[in-house]
Amino acid sequence: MGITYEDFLDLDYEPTDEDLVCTFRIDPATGMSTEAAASRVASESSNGTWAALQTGADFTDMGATTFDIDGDLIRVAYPAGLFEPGNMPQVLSCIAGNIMGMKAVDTIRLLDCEWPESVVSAYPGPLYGSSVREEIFGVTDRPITATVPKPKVGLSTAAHAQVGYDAWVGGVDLLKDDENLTDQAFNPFSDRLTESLSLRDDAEDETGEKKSYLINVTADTQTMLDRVDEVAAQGGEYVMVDIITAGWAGLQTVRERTEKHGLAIHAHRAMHAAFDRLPAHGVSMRVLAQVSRLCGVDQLHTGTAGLGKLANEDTVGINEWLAGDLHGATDVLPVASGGLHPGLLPDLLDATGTNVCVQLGGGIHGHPDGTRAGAVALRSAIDAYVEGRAITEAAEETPELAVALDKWGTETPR
Ligand SMILES: O=C(O)[C@H](O)COP(=O)(O)O
Ligand SMILES: [Mg+2]
Repeated sequence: MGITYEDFLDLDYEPTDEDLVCTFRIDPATGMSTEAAASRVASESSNGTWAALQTGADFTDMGATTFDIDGDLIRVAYPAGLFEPGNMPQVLSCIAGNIMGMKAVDTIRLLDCEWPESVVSAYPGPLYGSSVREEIFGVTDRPITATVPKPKVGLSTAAHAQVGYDAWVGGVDLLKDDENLTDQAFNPFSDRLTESLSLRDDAEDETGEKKSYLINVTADTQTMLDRVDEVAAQGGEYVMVDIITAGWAGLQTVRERTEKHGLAIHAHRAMHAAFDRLPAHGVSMRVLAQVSRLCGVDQLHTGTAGLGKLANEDTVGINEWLAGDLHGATDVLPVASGGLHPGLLPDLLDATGTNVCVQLGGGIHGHPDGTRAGAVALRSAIDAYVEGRAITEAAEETPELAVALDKWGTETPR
């Protein structure tokens, strides 16, 4: 008698401290019981397959166990030995691999993971996490702010850097590249790095504040490493990586190199919605955020608590997880971005708290009086919130904020 998939269900099993426990929501295929589908999930994601095995050789039992079924929710325990230490692609090939497409389920959603110390300790975690606020900017009491020049691609290097300068002197902390700006002919990476950091220095002299730049290094892994070295050599503090499109292996390699230079990683999550937008299927943003923290990003886009332009999951819950204990791993600074403008800030910060980075693109560059006025409006709104004042009161002293509130009010854009 070989291994059958029923061998992967044991409702009396109690997970050990060494197990990685995953919660899935499943919709079994027509004609398949929840128990059978739940067993197939544990089987296919660990050491089983569709057939009863007759291999007849000795092996180490790396089978996972479905130990809990509660309606359409199932919990699966994976032995730590199933996982190669520090290899995130291999982990995901187990817990979010073939099972996402197998016919035993119509849909399957990886909702959450409980990561044991034995798995977590093989990953670096973030170098700085939310301490970037203090360590880079010397700020403790307010959210840090960022802006993406718009149009998101097509600006010349000089124009892009000038928009950054205007935003910096208007009160923004971070210039950020957009997710699809890397090294195109209209704005080459190296020129953009040099010109932006030069204007960053000017903006620092003018304002007396620390300013920084999130330059997008996303490319094949070797090119990313070269770009990380270049950013360090030119005096940058951060690199930005499109972590989903670049892939976890590339991110892990970049994380090793940034540690050498003491650089922070800003993680853009473009394409996450291919995994998490449809609620019944895929991988939740919560799990993508967990994986990002293990791999060592310092800042991560986690949505706008439903206030901005993008469909969101549980921003607040994800942010709480990113700030919570994970066997001593550093936290991650959440980034709220996508369709924000000054009028939305009080509700946003009420939901997220102030230990965040707030990014406004259109909400700054769409200001009727231009980028610098848009940046002044953002900073004024942030400062007012932290001081416990209404932003409408601050708008009486700061005409740039009054203009922004007049234009956008508190509407949610699409
Ligand atoms: O990459 C981002 O975060 C976006 O470019 C946000 O742009 P927006 O503030 O104009 O929505
Ligand atoms: Mg963008």
